Amino acid sequence: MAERETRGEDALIQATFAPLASGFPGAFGLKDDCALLTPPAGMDLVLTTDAVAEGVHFFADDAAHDIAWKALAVNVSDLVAKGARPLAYLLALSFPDRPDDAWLAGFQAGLADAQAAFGLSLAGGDTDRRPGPLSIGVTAVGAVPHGRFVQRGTAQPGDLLFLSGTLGDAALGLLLRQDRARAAQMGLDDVSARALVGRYLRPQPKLSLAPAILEFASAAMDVSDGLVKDCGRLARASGVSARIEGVRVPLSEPARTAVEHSPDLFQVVLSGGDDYEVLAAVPPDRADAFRDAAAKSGVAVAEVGQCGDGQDVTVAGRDGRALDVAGGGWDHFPS
Ligand SMILES: Nc1ncnc2c1ncn2[C@@H]1O[C@H](COP(=O)(O)OP(=O)(O)OP(=O)(O)O)[C@@H](O)[C@H]1O
Ligand SMILES: Cc1ncc(C[n+]2csc(CCOP(=O)(O)O)c2C)c(N)n1
Ligand SMILES: [Mg+2]
Ligand SMILES: [Mg+2]
Ligand SMILES: [Mg+2]
Repeated sequence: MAERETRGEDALIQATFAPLASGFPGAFGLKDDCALLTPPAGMDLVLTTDAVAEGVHFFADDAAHDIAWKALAVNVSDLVAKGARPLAYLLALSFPDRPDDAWLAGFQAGLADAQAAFGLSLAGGDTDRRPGPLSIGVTAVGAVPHGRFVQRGTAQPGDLLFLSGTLGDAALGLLLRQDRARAAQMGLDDVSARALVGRYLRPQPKLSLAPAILEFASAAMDVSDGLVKDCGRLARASGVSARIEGVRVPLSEPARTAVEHSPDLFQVVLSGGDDYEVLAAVPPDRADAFRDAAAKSGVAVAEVGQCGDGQDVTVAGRDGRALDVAGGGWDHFPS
């Protein structure tokens, strides 16, 4: 009889990833070539993929637990903005070297926590070794009732623009992750600085808002590259203009303190990205019902602007004057 493998690629997959797939029968214990997903009756499947890479989306010395959480959270964020319920995900990993067991244990625990929080299961993936920084690709699948997918390009002139949660925390957290000494310039104590870094490390997609998006939004997307850039994408895809009122953009207490100490940081809030909040366009006559549904779901939403005719995207600063936001937002291939 062949000895049970304890090293090697198959053993790594079985030890680290198979337990994460145990709740998903179509994963076949991660011993088949593909996974099988039976769409829930009456539902459409929603597909998305986003990768996170060392040095680009996270730092090499971030905790493996946080890296795993982020890889899943950014994809679940895409699903939530479509009104979808997460079902399953595929995980593609490229390691420069075999990670040590402690790192793998932390990574597995982070995925397990994220799966439990977001309600989805590992269905399959790929693990290889190649030179270069660690890259983690996730492909997530969710479900919406047939014909109800909330598109990005279907906002109408007159729709109100709503944003979930608070904006800019993660972008400010990234500045602090890069240089903790900036906390003093931002007027932040250690607890506040840590809270912002936590928002960078652990995005919290607003799952419980998905049913309200599904019911009331005419268009929606998640904010990953900065509100200004992503709002521009929604407006362009919909053929509408958009105006954002800076004074209405919801800030957390630490972010408010930072912006009051250094007003220039408001640009970081608007354009820094990594928010993973939902931007939703809602017809004015449905806005109150949307607010009620959001309140019942426990997610704060703020009306931050409105769509109109035309195609301009304008942002009024906190003093009401137009801000120059052209070119802002995250771009992997800046011009
Ligand atoms: N390599 C690719 N092949 C096919 N489609 C792609 C590719 N890259 C991006 N897309 C598609 O382009 C569109 C925009 O992708 P993008 O990744 O910007 O969206 P996003 O996930 O909302 O934003 P972010 O990546 O900033 O979170 C999506 O429809 C996406 O599926
Ligand atoms: C180490 C480090 N440096 C910079 C950033 C900022 N950042 C990188 S990609 C991105 C947009 C979303 O990614 P994508 O468009 O690929 O989905 C943002 C805001 C970070 N998160 N970590
Ligand atoms: Mg993407
Ligand atoms: Mg995305
Ligand atoms: Mg992007």
